[in-house]
Amino acid sequence: MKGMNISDQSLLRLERAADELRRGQPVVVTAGDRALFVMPLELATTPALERFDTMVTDSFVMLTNNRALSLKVAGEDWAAVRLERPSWMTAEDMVALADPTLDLASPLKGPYSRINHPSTALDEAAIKMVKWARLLPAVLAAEVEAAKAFPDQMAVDADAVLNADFAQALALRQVASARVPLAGAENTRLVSFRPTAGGIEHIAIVIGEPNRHDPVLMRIHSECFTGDLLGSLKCDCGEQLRGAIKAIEEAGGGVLLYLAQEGRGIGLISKLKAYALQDQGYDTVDANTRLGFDVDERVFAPAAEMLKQLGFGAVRLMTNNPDKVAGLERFGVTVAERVAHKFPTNPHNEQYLATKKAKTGHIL
Ligand SMILES: Nc1nc2c(ncn2[C@@H]2O[C@H](COP(=O)(O)OP(=O)(O)OP(=O)(O)O)[C@@H](O)[C@H]2O)c(=O)[nH]1
Ligand SMILES: [Zn+2]
Repeated sequence: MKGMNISDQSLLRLERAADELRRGQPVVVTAGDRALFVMPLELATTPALERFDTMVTDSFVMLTNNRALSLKVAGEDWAAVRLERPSWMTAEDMVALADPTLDLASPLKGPYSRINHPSTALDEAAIKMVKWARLLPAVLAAEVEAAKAFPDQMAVDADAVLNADFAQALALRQVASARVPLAGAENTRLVSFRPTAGGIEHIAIVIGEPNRHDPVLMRIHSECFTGDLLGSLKCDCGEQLRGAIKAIEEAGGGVLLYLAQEGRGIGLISKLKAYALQDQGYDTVDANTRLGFDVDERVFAPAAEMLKQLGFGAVRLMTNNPDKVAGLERFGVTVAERVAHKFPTNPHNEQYLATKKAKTGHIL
């Protein structure tokens, strides 16, 4: 598996860099003797820009191809697109460039000129770093020499960033396990997993006493604060969560992995931005891409690793999403069967589910 020998030290630096980015502070991403000095556009402020400009020169803006497409500045199919930073561009303009939910309030300025620069691993790592920090994938950046000292800035290695999902999955360890009787599934145990270097935690919900010989009935459920906790009618998550617990209990046992991958991996705040775009008429897929994200930012390496550590090699996976089957198999889990996991629609989620069927290959 890629990233297997990335050390805890690299992951620790990544988590620290993500913390800096979440505070709007710049970090340095390095690849050999080259480096990028980057800060998240979403958090640009006038004082932050002033400070940025005292530290580096010749800065530019970098977006994902998806965001560039929606701004009509994409050219070739480059993963990251660099734009010139015009002299009139304020911090507010930068935030608006990153965040399409502001389009109506502050119509975009322009024109923007694309820099002729096919994206490199360094560019992709810089974008990945802000995604890792659960921010919109757009940065202000400047090329610097890797040897240049920025004593206050966290530096991370591009390869470590690009392999971080896998490395962090492999670093997951069980840290607590306790009996938590659930309504309708009283013989239930919650097992928590945390990466050794810190970072996002996931929970396995083990119901009954599943045997390790036959494929285990299981569900991978990605966190949905709105659906799971608040009972939002915009999606089917709450019903799928409770439905899975019920089905596993009725089958005599199994596992539900509750993964901290809110909003298909974009985070709660960005998901709410996606919802704001949906209020303007965009569907769940277009909302994600207008924000600059991929349609689905999840990887299922953590799920595969948790199953392995729990002693399950083969599963009967409750899902309507063929990507989840492929995502698990990619990491060595045998999916013996896909078990459909459908629930009746309501007027608020009908369109959401229709889009899943039409655009993301869900079998509904
Ligand atoms: N970005 C984004 N995420 C959403 C939206 N609606 C729901 N989600 C998230 O999508 C995830 C739901 O995924 P799952 O329940 O695993 O569903 P799935 O991948 O569609 O596949 P199934 O296994 O068939 O349910 C949760 O993390 C939700 O927060 C949306 O409109 N935009
Ligand atoms: Zn949901």
